[in-house]
Amino acid sequence: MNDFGQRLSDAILAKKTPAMVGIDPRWELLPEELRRDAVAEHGETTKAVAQGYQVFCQRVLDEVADLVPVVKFQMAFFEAAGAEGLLVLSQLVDHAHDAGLLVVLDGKRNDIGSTAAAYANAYVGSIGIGSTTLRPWNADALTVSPYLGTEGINPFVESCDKHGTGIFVLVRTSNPGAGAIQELSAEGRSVCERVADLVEGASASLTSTPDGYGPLGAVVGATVPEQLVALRKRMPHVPLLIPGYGAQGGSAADTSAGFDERGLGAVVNSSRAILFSYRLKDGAEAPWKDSFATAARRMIDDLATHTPAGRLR
Ligand SMILES: O=c1ccn([C@@H]2O[C@H](COP(=O)(O)O)[C@@H](O)[C@H]2O)c(=O)[nH]1
Repeated sequence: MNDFGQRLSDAILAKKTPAMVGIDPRWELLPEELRRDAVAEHGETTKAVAQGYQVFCQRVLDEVADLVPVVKFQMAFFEAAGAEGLLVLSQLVDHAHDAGLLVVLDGKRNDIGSTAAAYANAYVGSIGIGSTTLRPWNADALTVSPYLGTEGINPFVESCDKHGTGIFVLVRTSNPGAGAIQELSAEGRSVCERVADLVEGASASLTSTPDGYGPLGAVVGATVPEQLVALRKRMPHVPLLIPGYGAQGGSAADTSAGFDERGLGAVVNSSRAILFSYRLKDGAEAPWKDSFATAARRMIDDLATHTPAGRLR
């Protein structure tokens, strides 16, 4: 039995919040002292960037680990620091797990079936070397693009089933241009509705846990609250990952329809608004230590006040 949906619900219940902290480090926004130290040690290299990310993100994880159930690493920023960046990402995944956090890797992966299987093995599954089974990235869940259709998604479902892990399929993303493709309609259903039906069917068939949510989740943006209402109804067995809160303009109230009456069924991500709240509007820097916990607490209170997540308390 794949209990990822239940593990997510249990983690939300344990921390009494559906807040997800997004780990999206950006070199130019790191605290000046961290950048100075990293360049002093490694020069102007990707190694310096990776070291800055390691120190910064480790501090973020340590500050928020007792507050939130789950973190989401945006792989793009680590990939941008080359091989050193990926090494740091892998160490941070372990650090997050050691701190008791669930880990979602935001890689938006997919390909033809046989290659999708390699992605699935890498991120939410395993590879075998002789008699040893290795979990290369050891994520609890991965974001997945649905663009290649069902045979691109099935390998992830198989890996998730074997390892008790999950995926979040992009159903209706938060970016302004998303509607131009995801809301195109044919034969009475939009693209995002078709993807939603696919995810709901597969997740429902794998759901046998008391909370009612299966291992296959969906990404639906806080920036499209009307679609969120409709897609939540369309996918009753699907845990939602809701980005777009905070820096992209989505409010807590905009995420409200994502939750069930218990305050379960969704996690709400915030990346920049938590990581860079010490950056003042004029570009100056306020003290950065403890700013992550302060910003996370603000988000947690906001969600508790304006959504059914308040019932978790
Ligand atoms: O539809 C989507 C899917 C993924 N994202 C990712 O979430 C974070 C959002 O960051 P903020 O700083 O809170 O805006 C980022 O990693 C995106 O790549 C998304 O925004 N929308």
